[in-house]
Amino acid sequence: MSTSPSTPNTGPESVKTVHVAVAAVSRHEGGREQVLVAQRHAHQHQGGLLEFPGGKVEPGESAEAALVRELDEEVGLRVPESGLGFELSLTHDYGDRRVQLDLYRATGFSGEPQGREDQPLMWLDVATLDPGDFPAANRRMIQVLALPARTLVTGAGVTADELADRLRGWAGSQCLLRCPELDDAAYQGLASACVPVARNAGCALVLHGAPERLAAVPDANGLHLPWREARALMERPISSAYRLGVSCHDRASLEHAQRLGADYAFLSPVRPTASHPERSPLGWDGFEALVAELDLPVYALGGVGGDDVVESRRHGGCGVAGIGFWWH
Ligand SMILES: Nc1nc2c([nH]c(=O)n2[C@@H]2O[C@H](COP(=O)(O)OP(=O)(O)OP(=O)(O)O)[C@@H](O)[C@H]2O)c(=O)[nH]1
Repeated sequence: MSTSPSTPNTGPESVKTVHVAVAAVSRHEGGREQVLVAQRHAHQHQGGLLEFPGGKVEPGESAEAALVRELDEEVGLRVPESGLGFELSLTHDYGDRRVQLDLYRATGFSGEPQGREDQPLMWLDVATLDPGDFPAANRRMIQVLALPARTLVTGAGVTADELADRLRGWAGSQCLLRCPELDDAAYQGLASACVPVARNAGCALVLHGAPERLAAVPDANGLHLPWREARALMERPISSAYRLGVSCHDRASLEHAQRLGADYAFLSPVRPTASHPERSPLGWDGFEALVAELDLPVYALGGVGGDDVVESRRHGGCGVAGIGFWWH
Protein backbone atom coordinates (compact mmCIF):
# COMPACT_ATOMS: atom_id res chain seq x y z
CA MET A 1 0.00 0.00 0.00
CA SER A 2 2.99 2.29 0.02
CA THR A 3 2.94 2.35 -3.77
CA SER A 4 2.44 5.67 -5.48
CA PRO A 5 -0.90 6.03 -7.26
CA SER A 6 0.58 5.61 -10.70
CA THR A 7 3.17 2.88 -10.10
CA PRO A 8 1.97 -0.62 -11.01
CA ASN A 9 2.83 -3.44 -8.60
CA THR A 10 4.63 -6.47 -9.89
CA GLY A 11 3.80 -9.97 -8.71
CA PRO A 12 4.63 -13.56 -9.57
CA GLU A 13 4.67 -14.22 -13.33
CA SER A 14 1.75 -16.67 -13.11
CA VAL A 15 -0.79 -14.15 -11.76
CA LYS A 16 -1.38 -11.08 -13.83
CA THR A 17 -1.45 -7.73 -11.99
CA VAL A 18 -3.87 -5.31 -13.58
CA HIS A 19 -3.43 -1.63 -12.77
CA VAL A 20 -6.85 0.00 -12.60
CA ALA A 21 -7.91 3.57 -11.82
CA VAL A 22 -11.44 4.16 -10.55
CA ALA A 23 -13.40 7.24 -9.52
CA ALA A 24 -15.99 8.00 -6.90
CA VAL A 25 -17.75 10.66 -8.97
CA SER A 26 -19.28 12.75 -6.21
CA ARG A 27 -22.25 15.11 -5.93
CA HIS A 28 -24.26 16.48 -3.00
CA GLU A 29 -28.04 16.01 -2.82
CA GLY A 30 -30.02 17.31 0.13
CA GLY A 31 -26.84 17.62 2.22
CA ARG A 32 -25.83 14.00 1.54
CA GLU A 33 -22.92 12.91 -0.60
CA GLN A 34 -23.78 10.56 -3.46
CA VAL A 35 -21.45 8.70 -5.81
CA LEU A 36 -21.98 7.33 -9.29
CA VAL A 37 -22.04 3.54 -9.43
CA ALA A 38 -22.36 1.17 -12.40
CA GLN A 39 -23.37 -2.48 -12.60
CA ARG A 40 -20.82 -4.75 -14.23
CA HIS A 41 -22.10 -6.93 -17.07
CA ALA A 42 -22.68 -10.58 -16.16
CA HIS A 43 -19.92 -11.84 -18.50
CA GLN A 44 -17.21 -9.58 -16.99
CA HIS A 45 -14.78 -10.36 -14.17
CA GLN A 46 -16.81 -9.89 -10.93
CA GLY A 47 -19.90 -9.74 -13.19
CA GLY A 48 -23.25 -8.51 -11.83
CA LEU A 49 -21.62 -6.59 -8.99
CA LEU A 50 -21.58 -2.81 -8.65
CA GLU A 51 -18.41 -0.83 -9.40
CA PHE A 52 -17.00 2.64 -9.54
CA PRO A 53 -16.44 3.80 -13.13
CA GLY A 54 -12.88 3.49 -14.36
CA GLY A 55 -10.64 0.97 -16.07
CA LYS A 56 -7.18 -0.24 -16.88
CA VAL A 57 -4.22 2.12 -16.96
CA GLU A 58 -2.45 1.74 -20.33
CA PRO A 59 1.35 1.33 -20.42
CA GLY A 60 3.02 4.75 -20.10
CA GLU A 61 -0.21 6.38 -18.97
CA SER A 62 -0.72 7.97 -15.52
CA ALA A 63 -3.66 6.85 -13.36
CA GLU A 64 -5.15 10.34 -13.64
CA ALA A 65 -4.93 10.40 -17.46
CA ALA A 66 -6.46 6.91 -17.62
CA LEU A 67 -9.36 8.05 -15.48
CA VAL A 68 -10.02 11.17 -17.58
CA ARG A 69 -10.14 8.89 -20.66
CA GLU A 70 -12.22 6.12 -19.05
CA LEU A 71 -14.81 8.47 -17.53
CA ASP A 72 -15.41 9.96 -20.97
CA GLU A 73 -15.49 6.59 -22.77
CA GLU A 74 -17.59 4.73 -20.19
CA VAL A 75 -20.00 7.23 -18.71
CA GLY A 76 -19.67 10.32 -20.95
CA LEU A 77 -18.34 12.65 -18.24
CA ARG A 78 -15.66 15.25 -18.85
CA VAL A 79 -13.38 15.54 -15.83
CA PRO A 80 -10.19 17.63 -15.85
CA GLU A 81 -7.24 16.07 -13.99
CA SER A 82 -7.55 18.99 -11.52
CA GLY A 83 -11.03 17.70 -10.60
CA LEU A 84 -9.58 14.40 -9.34
CA GLY A 85 -8.45 14.05 -5.71
CA PHE A 86 -6.37 10.98 -4.81
CA GLU A 87 -8.06 8.88 -2.08
CA LEU A 88 -6.16 5.60 -1.77
CA SER A 89 -4.26 2.84 -3.49
CA LEU A 90 -4.64 -0.84 -2.67
CA THR A 91 -3.89 -4.24 -4.12
CA HIS A 92 -6.24 -7.20 -4.05
CA ASP A 93 -5.70 -10.78 -5.12
CA TYR A 94 -8.79 -12.40 -6.68
CA GLY A 95 -6.92 -15.66 -7.27
CA ASP A 96 -7.33 -15.54 -11.06
CA ARG A 97 -6.18 -11.92 -11.22
CA ARG A 98 -4.42 -9.43 -8.96
CA VAL A 99 -5.52 -5.81 -9.21
CA GLN A 100 -3.89 -2.61 -8.12
CA LEU A 101 -6.72 -0.15 -7.69
CA ASP A 102 -6.16 3.61 -7.38
CA LEU A 103 -9.24 5.42 -6.13
CA TYR A 104 -9.87 9.12 -6.79
CA ARG A 105 -12.79 11.32 -5.80
CA ALA A 106 -14.02 13.28 -8.81
CA THR A 107 -15.72 16.49 -7.75
CA GLY A 108 -15.32 18.76 -10.77
CA PHE A 109 -17.01 17.30 -13.86
CA SER A 110 -19.35 18.30 -16.65
CA GLY A 111 -21.91 16.36 -18.65
CA GLU A 112 -24.74 14.02 -17.69
CA PRO A 113 -23.68 10.46 -16.92
CA GLN A 114 -24.80 7.85 -19.42
CA GLY A 115 -23.90 4.14 -19.59
CA ARG A 116 -22.04 4.19 -22.92
CA GLU A 117 -21.43 0.44 -22.69
CA ASP A 118 -25.11 -0.18 -21.83
CA GLN A 119 -24.27 -0.64 -18.17
CA PRO A 120 -26.95 0.51 -15.69
CA LEU A 121 -25.85 3.60 -13.70
CA MET A 122 -27.13 4.93 -10.38
CA TRP A 123 -26.31 7.58 -7.79
CA LEU A 124 -26.07 6.07 -4.29
CA ASP A 125 -25.58 7.68 -0.88
CA VAL A 126 -21.99 7.17 0.31
CA ALA A 127 -23.18 6.57 3.87
CA THR A 128 -25.31 3.58 2.88
CA LEU A 129 -23.14 1.84 0.26
CA ASP A 130 -23.17 -1.91 0.98
CA PRO A 131 -19.71 -3.47 0.44
CA GLY A 132 -21.48 -6.80 -0.24
CA ASP A 133 -22.80 -5.37 -3.53
CA PHE A 134 -19.26 -4.64 -4.81
CA PRO A 135 -16.16 -6.71 -5.65
CA ALA A 136 -14.16 -7.59 -2.51
CA ALA A 137 -11.43 -5.05 -3.32
CA ASN A 138 -13.95 -2.23 -2.92
CA ARG A 139 -14.61 -2.86 0.76
CA ARG A 140 -11.72 -0.69 1.96
CA MET A 141 -12.59 2.00 -0.58
CA ILE A 142 -16.16 2.19 0.70
CA GLN A 143 -14.96 2.43 4.30
CA VAL A 144 -12.59 5.26 3.40
CA LEU A 145 -15.21 7.17 1.38
CA ALA A 146 -17.76 6.98 4.20
CA LEU A 147 -15.44 8.30 6.92
CA PRO A 148 -14.17 11.88 7.25
CA ALA A 149 -10.49 12.19 6.35
CA ARG A 150 -9.77 14.06 9.60
CA THR A 151 -10.82 13.57 13.19
CA LEU A 152 -10.36 16.76 15.20
CA VAL A 153 -9.68 15.99 18.87
CA THR A 154 -10.53 18.85 21.24
CA GLY A 155 -7.84 20.37 23.48
CA ALA A 156 -7.93 21.15 27.20
CA GLY A 157 -10.67 23.30 28.69
CA VAL A 158 -12.94 23.34 25.63
CA THR A 159 -16.24 25.25 25.87
CA ALA A 160 -19.15 25.24 23.39
CA ASP A 161 -18.36 28.83 22.31
CA GLU A 162 -14.72 28.05 21.74
CA LEU A 163 -15.67 24.96 19.74
CA ALA A 164 -17.94 27.06 17.52
CA ASP A 165 -14.95 29.36 16.76
CA ARG A 166 -12.46 26.60 16.16
CA LEU A 167 -14.68 24.42 13.95
CA ARG A 168 -14.97 27.17 11.33
CA GLY A 169 -13.44 25.90 8.11
CA TRP A 170 -13.51 22.22 9.13
CA ALA A 171 -16.89 21.20 7.64
CA GLY A 172 -16.96 17.52 6.72
CA SER A 173 -14.62 16.48 9.55
CA GLN A 174 -15.59 14.62 12.68
CA CYS A 175 -14.89 16.16 16.06
CA LEU A 176 -14.02 14.08 19.12
CA LEU A 177 -15.05 15.82 22.34
CA ARG A 178 -12.28 14.67 24.67
CA CYS A 179 -12.33 16.18 28.17
CA PRO A 180 -10.55 13.83 30.60
CA GLU A 181 -10.74 16.49 33.31
CA LEU A 182 -14.59 16.48 33.49
CA ASP A 183 -16.81 14.15 35.54
CA ASP A 184 -19.84 12.56 33.87
CA ALA A 185 -22.31 15.29 34.88
CA ALA A 186 -20.11 18.12 33.63
CA TYR A 187 -19.29 16.19 30.44
CA GLN A 188 -23.00 15.62 29.74
CA GLY A 189 -23.74 19.35 30.06
CA LEU A 190 -20.88 20.29 27.74
CA ALA A 191 -21.70 17.57 25.19
CA SER A 192 -25.37 18.64 25.01
CA ALA A 193 -24.26 22.20 24.26
CA CYS A 194 -21.71 21.03 21.65
CA VAL A 195 -24.11 18.86 19.60
CA PRO A 196 -25.82 21.82 17.83
CA VAL A 197 -22.47 23.63 17.52
CA ALA A 198 -20.93 20.73 15.60
CA ARG A 199 -24.07 20.27 13.49
CA ASN A 200 -24.02 23.95 12.47
CA ALA A 201 -20.35 23.61 11.51
CA GLY A 202 -21.11 20.59 9.29
CA CYS A 203 -19.12 18.24 11.53
CA ALA A 204 -20.07 14.96 13.24
CA LEU A 205 -19.67 15.04 17.04
CA VAL A 206 -18.25 11.91 18.66
CA LEU A 207 -18.30 11.56 22.45
CA HIS A 208 -15.36 10.18 24.44
CA GLY A 209 -15.64 7.74 27.35
CA ALA A 210 -17.95 4.95 28.50
CA PRO A 211 -21.13 3.95 26.59
CA GLU A 212 -23.33 5.66 29.24
CA ARG A 213 -22.11 9.01 27.96
CA LEU A 214 -23.75 8.42 24.59
CA ALA A 215 -26.94 7.14 26.24
CA ALA A 216 -27.10 10.47 28.12
CA VAL A 217 -26.61 12.58 24.93
CA PRO A 218 -28.19 10.49 22.17
CA ASP A 219 -28.16 13.33 19.61
CA ALA A 220 -24.38 12.96 19.27
CA ASN A 221 -23.12 11.02 16.22
CA GLY A 222 -20.96 8.43 17.90
CA LEU A 223 -18.80 7.21 20.75
CA HIS A 224 -15.04 6.83 21.00
CA LEU A 225 -13.80 4.31 23.58
CA PRO A 226 -10.47 4.88 25.33
CA TRP A 227 -8.58 1.57 25.39
CA ARG A 228 -9.31 1.09 29.12
CA GLU A 229 -13.07 1.01 28.26
CA ALA A 230 -12.74 -1.04 25.08
CA ARG A 231 -10.58 -3.77 26.61
CA ALA A 232 -13.36 -4.77 29.06
CA LEU A 233 -16.00 -5.19 26.34
CA MET A 234 -16.87 -8.41 24.51
CA GLU A 235 -19.28 -6.92 21.98
CA ARG A 236 -20.24 -3.66 20.34
CA PRO A 237 -21.82 -1.52 23.08
CA ILE A 238 -23.88 0.86 20.89
CA SER A 239 -26.22 0.52 17.92
CA SER A 240 -24.91 0.61 14.36
CA ALA A 241 -26.81 3.89 13.86
CA TYR A 242 -23.87 5.52 15.69
CA ARG A 243 -20.19 5.58 14.79
CA LEU A 244 -17.91 3.63 17.15
CA GLY A 245 -14.18 4.32 17.53
CA VAL A 246 -11.46 2.77 19.70
CA SER A 247 -8.01 4.05 20.74
CA CYS A 248 -5.34 1.45 19.95
CA HIS A 249 -1.57 1.20 20.31
CA ASP A 250 -0.69 -2.25 18.95
CA ARG A 251 -1.91 -5.10 16.78
CA ALA A 252 -3.76 -6.91 19.60
CA SER A 253 -5.82 -3.83 20.46
CA LEU A 254 -6.62 -3.24 16.77
CA GLU A 255 -7.82 -6.84 16.42
CA HIS A 256 -9.94 -6.42 19.56
CA ALA A 257 -11.48 -3.24 18.11
CA GLN A 258 -12.26 -5.11 14.92
CA ARG A 259 -13.93 -7.94 16.88
CA LEU A 260 -16.06 -5.36 18.70
CA GLY A 261 -17.33 -4.16 15.33
CA ALA A 262 -15.77 -0.71 15.64
CA ASP A 263 -16.23 1.59 12.65
CA TYR A 264 -12.70 2.95 13.00
CA ALA A 265 -9.68 2.94 15.32
CA PHE A 266 -6.93 5.40 16.24
CA LEU A 267 -3.37 4.06 16.13
CA SER A 268 -0.65 6.07 17.87
CA PRO A 269 1.92 7.48 18.11
CA VAL A 270 3.01 7.64 14.50
CA ARG A 271 5.53 10.43 15.15
CA PRO A 272 7.09 11.70 18.40
CA THR A 273 4.66 13.81 20.45
CA ALA A 274 5.18 16.23 23.32
CA SER A 275 2.16 14.79 25.17
CA HIS A 276 3.54 11.19 25.27
CA PRO A 277 7.36 11.41 25.09
CA GLU A 278 7.66 7.98 26.75
CA ARG A 279 6.02 6.12 23.83
CA SER A 280 8.30 5.28 20.93
CA PRO A 281 6.87 6.40 17.59
CA LEU A 282 5.76 3.76 15.07
CA GLY A 283 6.83 5.70 11.98
CA TRP A 284 4.78 5.31 8.78
CA ASP A 285 6.27 1.89 8.03
CA GLY A 286 5.43 0.64 11.52
CA PHE A 287 1.92 2.03 11.13
CA GLU A 288 1.51 0.25 7.80
CA ALA A 289 2.77 -3.06 9.20
CA LEU A 290 0.19 -2.94 12.03
CA VAL A 291 -2.82 -2.04 9.89
CA ALA A 292 -2.00 -4.46 7.05
CA GLU A 293 -4.76 -6.99 6.32
CA LEU A 294 -7.09 -5.51 8.95
CA ASP A 295 -10.70 -4.98 7.99
CA LEU A 296 -10.92 -1.80 10.03
CA PRO A 297 -10.28 1.80 8.96
CA VAL A 298 -7.47 3.29 11.06
CA TYR A 299 -6.63 6.95 11.68
CA ALA A 300 -2.98 7.85 12.22
CA LEU A 301 -2.58 9.82 15.47
CA GLY A 302 0.41 11.39 17.19
CA GLY A 303 2.51 14.14 15.66
CA VAL A 304 0.67 14.02 12.33
CA GLY A 305 -0.57 17.09 10.46
CA GLY A 306 -3.87 17.84 8.76
CA ASP A 307 -1.99 17.51 5.44
CA ASP A 308 -0.84 13.96 6.18
CA VAL A 309 -4.13 12.42 4.94
CA VAL A 310 -2.58 11.17 1.69
CA GLU A 311 0.48 9.85 3.57
CA SER A 312 -1.83 7.94 5.92
CA ARG A 313 -3.81 6.48 3.02
CA ARG A 314 -0.67 5.43 1.17
CA HIS A 315 0.20 3.44 4.29
CA GLY A 316 -3.16 1.70 4.64
CA GLY A 317 -4.82 4.26 6.96
CA CYS A 318 -8.09 6.12 6.42
CA GLY A 319 -6.89 9.56 7.51
CA VAL A 320 -5.43 11.52 10.41
CA ALA A 321 -6.54 12.42 13.92
CA GLY A 322 -5.07 14.90 16.37
CA ILE A 323 -5.25 18.00 18.52
CA GLY A 324 -2.14 19.88 17.44
CA PHE A 325 -2.94 20.51 13.77
CA TRP A 326 -6.18 22.41 14.41
CA TRP A 327 -6.34 23.47 18.06
CA HIS A 328 -3.17 25.51 18.54
N1 LIG B 1 -13.88 -0.44 -13.00
C1 LIG B 1 -13.76 -1.05 -11.83
N2 LIG B 1 -13.06 -2.21 -11.72
C2 LIG B 1 -12.96 -2.80 -10.52
C3 LIG B 1 -13.58 -2.23 -9.37
N3 LIG B 1 -13.29 -3.03 -8.31
C4 LIG B 1 -12.56 -4.08 -8.76
O1 LIG B 1 -12.12 -5.00 -8.09
N4 LIG B 1 -12.35 -3.94 -10.12
C5 LIG B 1 -11.58 -4.89 -10.91
O2 LIG B 1 -10.65 -4.17 -11.71
C6 LIG B 1 -10.59 -4.73 -13.02
C7 LIG B 1 -11.09 -3.65 -13.98
O3 LIG B 1 -10.88 -4.02 -15.23
P1 LIG B 1 -11.78 -3.46 -16.44
O4 LIG B 1 -13.12 -3.10 -15.98
O5 LIG B 1 -11.00 -2.46 -17.17
O6 LIG B 1 -11.77 -4.72 -17.32
P2 LIG B 1 -12.82 -5.89 -17.45
O7 LIG B 1 -12.67 -6.84 -16.33
O8 LIG B 1 -14.15 -5.31 -17.62
O9 LIG B 1 -12.43 -6.49 -18.82
P3 LIG B 1 -11.24 -7.39 -19.34
O10 LIG B 1 -11.94 -8.60 -19.83
O11 LIG B 1 -10.63 -6.57 -20.40
O12 LIG B 1 -10.30 -7.69 -18.22
C8 LIG B 1 -11.50 -5.94 -13.03
O13 LIG B 1 -10.76 -7.09 -12.70
C9 LIG B 1 -12.47 -5.63 -11.90
O14 LIG B 1 -13.02 -6.80 -11.34
C10 LIG B 1 -14.31 -1.01 -9.49
O15 LIG B 1 -14.87 -0.47 -8.53
N5 LIG B 1 -14.38 -0.47 -10.73
